[in-house]
This record gives sequence, C-alpha cells and structure tokens, in this order.
Amino acid sequence: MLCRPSLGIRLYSSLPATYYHPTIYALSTSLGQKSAIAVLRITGSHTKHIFQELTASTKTPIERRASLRNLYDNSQGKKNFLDSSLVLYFANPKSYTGEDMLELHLHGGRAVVKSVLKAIERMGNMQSGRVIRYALPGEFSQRAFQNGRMDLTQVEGVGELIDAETETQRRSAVSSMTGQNKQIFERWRATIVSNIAQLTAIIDFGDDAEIEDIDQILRAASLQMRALRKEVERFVRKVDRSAILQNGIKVAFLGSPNAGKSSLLNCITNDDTSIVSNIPGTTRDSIDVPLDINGFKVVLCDTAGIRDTTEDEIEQEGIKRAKAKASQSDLAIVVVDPLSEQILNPQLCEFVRTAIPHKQIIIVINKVDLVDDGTVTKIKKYLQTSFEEQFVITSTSCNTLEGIDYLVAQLSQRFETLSETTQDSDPITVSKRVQEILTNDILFGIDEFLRTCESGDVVMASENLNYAAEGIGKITGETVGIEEVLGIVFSRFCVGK
Ligand SMILES: Nc1nc2c(ncn2[C@@H]2O[C@H](COP(=O)(O)OP(=O)(O)OP(=O)(O)O)[C@@H](O)[C@H]2O)c(=O)[nH]1
Repeated sequence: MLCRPSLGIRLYSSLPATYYHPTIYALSTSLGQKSAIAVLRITGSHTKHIFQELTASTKTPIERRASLRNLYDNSQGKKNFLDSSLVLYFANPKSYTGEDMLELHLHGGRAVVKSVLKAIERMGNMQSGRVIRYALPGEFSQRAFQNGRMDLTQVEGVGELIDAETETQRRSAVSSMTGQNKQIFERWRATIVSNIAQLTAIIDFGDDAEIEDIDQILRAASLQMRALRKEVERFVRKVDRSAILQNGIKVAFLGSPNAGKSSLLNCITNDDTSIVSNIPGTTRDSIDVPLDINGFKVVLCDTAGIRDTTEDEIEQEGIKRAKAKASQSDLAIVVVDPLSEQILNPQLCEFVRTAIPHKQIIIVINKVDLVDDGTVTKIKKYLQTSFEEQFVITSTSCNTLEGIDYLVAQLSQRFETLSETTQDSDPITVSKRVQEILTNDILFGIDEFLRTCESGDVVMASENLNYAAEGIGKITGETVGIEEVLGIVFSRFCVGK
C-alpha cells in the first residue's frame, strides 16, 4: 500500500520492517537443562512454513489458540515423530516481535529439544531464499523494537525484569517494561517539540511579528521549560535513589571485637556465613554477603572489630578496612557488647560520630540474654545521651533470637527510605545509558535553552531545545523530524489560511 502522509511521500507497507530478514528461532527456557517443559520460539516470514513442516500439514495455524500437535521431522523422506507439543501461533503484527511468531511448548528433555531444534535447522535453504537460523542474544526484542512494538525503554525494561533478583528490582523494572516511563518521556518530548515549533514559527515567519509578541512567546517557552526541568530533575533524583536497588544496599556491621557482629550477621542471614568464635579479633577482613531482605537486595558486610590499641599489623589493616567499608556503606549497624568494660571504645565512638557521612546508623545492644532488663535500659540511655538521640537503638540476642525480627523490620524501613520505595510509589530503574542521556542531553539542553532564551537568541534557543528533544529520541529510539515540527506549526493556523 502506498500512502501519502501530510508532508512528503513515504513508502508504507503492511509487512513488518524485518519481513525479508532471516527467520529466527531459539529456546526461551534454559538451554541444556532438563525441565518439565521447554519453550521454543520462532519468528519471521517462514514461521508458517516451519509450522506446516513440523506438523506435517498444509493447514494455516489458528491464531492465538493453543492446540496439541504431533511434531515430525520430514527431512529423511518419512515422518519421524519428535514430540507431542502445545502450539501457539501469533500472526503479524499482533505478536511480541510484530512478525509471525510460533511458540512450541515441548517436553523439556534434552534429546527432545535437540531433535526439534535440528529439524527446524534443516528447513533452512539458502538457495531458495529460506534463511532460517538460531537467534542472537536479544534478537526477538530487537525485532520488536524494529517493528515498532516496543520503544528502547521498554526493551531495556524487559532485560531488567529478566535480571531482577528481588521483589523491589522487579517492581522497579515494571515502569520501563509496561511503558510508564515511555509515556513520561513522550510527554516531555511533546512539550519540547511544541516549544520548538513556536520558535521555528518566529524564525521562519516572524518578520512581521511585533517584538512584544516574540518576547511573550520566549517568556512562555522559558516558563514551560523551567517547569519541565524541575520534573526531569525529580525523575533523575528518583532514578538515583532507585539505583541502590540494582547494586544492593550496602550494610556494614561495626563494633568492638567480640561484640557479636558475625553472630548477628549469621542470625539475619540464617546461615553460618561468618566465622564465629570467642577469640576477640576473629574477623580480620571484611566479608560481603549478598542477600534478599524483605524484597530488597542487600549486601551485608562483616568487618573486623575496632579497638583502640593493637600491635597486630594484620588486625590494624582489618580495622582500616572496616572503617573504609563503613564509610562507603549505605547503612551501618553498630554492635555493642553490654558485658564489655567500655560500652563503646573511644576510637569506635569517634568514628561513628564523625566518619560515617550519611548517618544512617542503627545501634544494636547484643547479648541481652546475658544481662537483665535494667542494664539494657541503662546502656540505652547512655548511648542516647552519647549520640544526642540521633540513632535508633535496639537490642538483640543471637542465642535466643530476641529482637532479631524487630531489627530486620527496622532495616526494611530504612531500605524503603534509602530507595524511596513505598506501597504507592515504585522505584524507577533505567539503564546507565538512559541515566547519562537524562543529564548530558536533556537537562543540559534545557539549561542551555534557558541561557540563550534570556539573551533573546531565538535561533540558538531553538537549537538547544532540539538537542534536548533529540536526547529523548536517543532514549526511546525516536527522532524528531522536521515534518513533525512543521506539522505543529501549521496545525495552529486556521483552516483556509
Ligand atoms: N550469649 C550470647 N553470646 C553471643 C551472642 N552473640 C555472640 N555471642 C558470642 O560472642 C562471641 C563472639 O561472637 P562473634 O560473632 O564472633 O563476635 P564478633 O564481633 O564478630 O568478633 P570479632 O570477629 O572478634 O570482631 C562468640 O562466642 C559468640 O557465640 C549473644 O547474643 N548471646
């Protein structure tokens, strides 16, 4: 079909852009692992042919209806039964890739999967132009993008969703995958393009316009861009906060030797990850333990006990590393031994007060099974006064597990604050690529626009807005065409003008 859009002529066909590309197939479930079911996907213009060959029939598959079919290999001149499989067919353009697609739900044995893969491979025939090959990594999603089924943010969202290890990572990938981020970017883009159109109108047709009119248009554009800048900044801040979820929230365990840091870590992880012993100074180096706490990816770090004096060089190095770890962590748990002569030794006290920059600290009085309630209360009061009530102070016993659940609940609350995750507001994760474009292209373009706008340079102001809009285009994969800008300019003219 040939159609004439409002401006310019463009060839338009109902066939997807990748129609003449090879037909690709791949196992979507784990390769080389035995499973109950293995899902094999095929996409491209020869999908129907593959279906007919495999099912040894000339019938067209029924769209979007699962049916049980026997699969055969017909390459040796006879029907060789391979498997009985659930078959699902999606006709273009209403499929994941925008092309004809077939899903085979095979029995998951390695030999079954291998035989069907081999049969499909044999159907390729270069001479007759039937190019069929195994898919490259991400090629199904690439086709979806090429055929306009998804923009780049959604493609990246799918990748993040597959990589998600925890509940919050899953939630943060959803905003990209379901197109919520795309909608935000499209709204920003529409605002910018509409302002480019205003400026283009001044540049191209503004000879007769009054100076006051031009000033008014610039003022209005500047106002809108300032508001947009705030919104982009808010988005970037939220992305920054959410980024913590991808790498894991770093939690350092600090305290005097023998306070019970390793034991507490093991209680939280429910594992014997760290070496526990009653010899002070057992932990000589920092140990990282990644784990999922209430849906948050967390990296717990056990550190060497910090004490004032030690001649042991290895221990000194351990203390140095413990301090470095705590300074880099997002949250520190300071473990206190109630039986110790000094509740907090001066070196540790000073470090907690001054060297932990973020002040995200929870103080834990451990070993409460060895002391009475009165002592715990007294120590709590002492610590509250020492740290001017800046930190949450709680108590635990690694022997009776008293206070462990409460500590975990406290930690979860902190994780929500650190990542700005609430019941009503999901974190937002975008790729490093998108993060860079947000700052280097969009915010930069808007800032430059505001600067040039103030000096009244309409041409440069328009150029800078273009830069910001192209940044959004880089994120979503769409470019700003002159036709689009002129379309907006002319749409504001009255009919007949
Ligand atoms: N009764 C009791 N003993 C505990 C508790 N927590 C730890 N301990 C004991 O205290 C001793 C030291 O525990 P660790 O977990 O190795 O202490 P740490 O702070 O990691 O020690 P360093 O590696 O030397 O810094 C061990 O004998 C533990 O069994 C607790 O809550 N109650």
